[in-house]
Amino acid sequence: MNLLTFDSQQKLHESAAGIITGLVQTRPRAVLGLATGGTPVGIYHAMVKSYQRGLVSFRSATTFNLDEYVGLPESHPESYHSYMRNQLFRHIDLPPAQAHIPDGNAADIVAECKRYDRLLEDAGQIDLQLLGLGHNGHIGFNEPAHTLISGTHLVNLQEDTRKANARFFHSIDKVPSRALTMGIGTILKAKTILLVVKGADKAEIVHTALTGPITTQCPASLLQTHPRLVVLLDAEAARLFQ
Ligand SMILES: N[C@@H]1[C@@H](O)[C@H](O)[C@@H](COP(=O)(O)O)O[C@@H]1O
Repeated sequence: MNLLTFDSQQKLHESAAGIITGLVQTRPRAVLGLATGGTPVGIYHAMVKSYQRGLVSFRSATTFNLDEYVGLPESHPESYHSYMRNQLFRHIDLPPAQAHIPDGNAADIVAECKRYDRLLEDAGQIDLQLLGLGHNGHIGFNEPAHTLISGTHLVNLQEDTRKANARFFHSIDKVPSRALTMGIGTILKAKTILLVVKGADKAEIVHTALTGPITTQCPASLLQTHPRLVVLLDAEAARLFQ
């Protein structure tokens, strides 16, 4: 594991964006695994800046998002489709047909999970998977559980996860209770994993996940088994590593 701590948010965002755009510069057909939530916003902003300066092109890249809410229209401002469009996709030259996000409104959820896994398989290995971290140790929407699922699947979101994401909605009642997520097996198959964690409220969980027991009760702890894990932390999240 390669763990780096940053004393400024800007440096953290630029460093994460630099890792991603550096990969795309050397490997234009890179397959990127992308995340949502508050954490990657500054990273996407820095990637857009690099693109606008002509330093990188995404026209041959392919992207796969980790997850999407179930039952939220794609056009809803808090759907992950809207998030990705607004934070990244509409500002860069990635062809829409090469940007994949699970369809949380599919009539047949099982078929949708299979379709997404087939697309992932056809694309080959994900070159770099960007990850944030949930307060309960979730990655993507893989919540703590007795068993974890390898491929794309439907999850019931835990109350804590819904509460954490309520800040993006008008109230907790509006936060969907289900989501589709890429499975742990797919995440762990990525060549490189870039885990980004920010804020004092994540200091304990990131420390537990990366130094504590490997357990399905903390899905991020499985990242300890990955041969190429890069962890970027801000000073607050890194507090317990000193
Ligand atoms: N499904 C997403 C995850 O992909 C994200 O990494 C995590 C942390 O989010 P944030 O960065 O907003 O703290 O929770 C969300 O619910």
